[in-house]
Amino acid sequence: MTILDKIVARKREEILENKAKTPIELLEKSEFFDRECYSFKEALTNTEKIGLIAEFKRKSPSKGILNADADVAETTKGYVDAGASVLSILTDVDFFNGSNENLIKARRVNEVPILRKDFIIDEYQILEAKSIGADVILLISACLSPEELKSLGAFAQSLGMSVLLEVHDKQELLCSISPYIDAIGVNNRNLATFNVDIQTSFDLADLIPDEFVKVSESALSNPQTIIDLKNVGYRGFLIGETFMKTVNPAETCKGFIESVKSLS
Ligand SMILES: O=C(O)c1ccccc1NCC(=O)[C@H](O)[C@H](O)COP(=O)(O)O
Repeated sequence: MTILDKIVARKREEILENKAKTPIELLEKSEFFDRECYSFKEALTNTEKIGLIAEFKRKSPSKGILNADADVAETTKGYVDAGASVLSILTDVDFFNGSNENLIKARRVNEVPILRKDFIIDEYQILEAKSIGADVILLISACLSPEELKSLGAFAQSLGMSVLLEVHDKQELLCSISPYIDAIGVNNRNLATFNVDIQTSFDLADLIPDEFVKVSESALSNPQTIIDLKNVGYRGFLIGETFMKTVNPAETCKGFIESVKSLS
């Protein structure tokens, strides 16, 4: 059983628990449910910014605890003040020490798109994402069939949300493309083995149709890599660990953005 299998198995239990605790009617009454979502595509194609998706991630299955202390509101506001285009908030509790509350706290103090970073396998989680103030959901090709990807993507778009499809090889990419996604993220981390290889993003760049915003995800720590990825068409860069493993993630993010700008 891979870590992804374990996460998805736990997710199925968690969804049943959450449906019993908070039925859909209650999600729909949330203060955030009817708000208009910020556009993911617009945020990432704004040429005044570098296209950073800055992640709030306390812990990961591959690295353990990254940052137990950072304050979510302060850190995410710091990311945005530093020039991040989008925020990514881990909401998975068991494997990443994330929470829906963290996303709500980030929503209250920021006016940029927020990605609910979780393992979405059920429409209920998309309604939950909308109810906590997220604008974007992630659909991971490795845990969904092509039919599930289409129906979940269409459901999210029907709520006005954006969809980021995540792939990590050519086969996943080719069988997952549909009109129900807005952006395609290439994950440089193999979720089964934890191996990271930035070459994955370079290898898949030309295979991603131009109508989708290209996003490179994971293991990004060198400002020059962002420039190199921009040169092959990437417009979004998802970074968590590089910032969160430091004492002041927002300050590290600021320095990173300045370095990328100085190379541009
Ligand atoms: O980060 C992990 O160890 C991990 C393990 C299993 C499934 C997903 C995992 N991470 C989720 C992500 O995709 C990353 O949080 C995101 O791309 C940022 O990556 P990084 O900059 O390397 O923290």
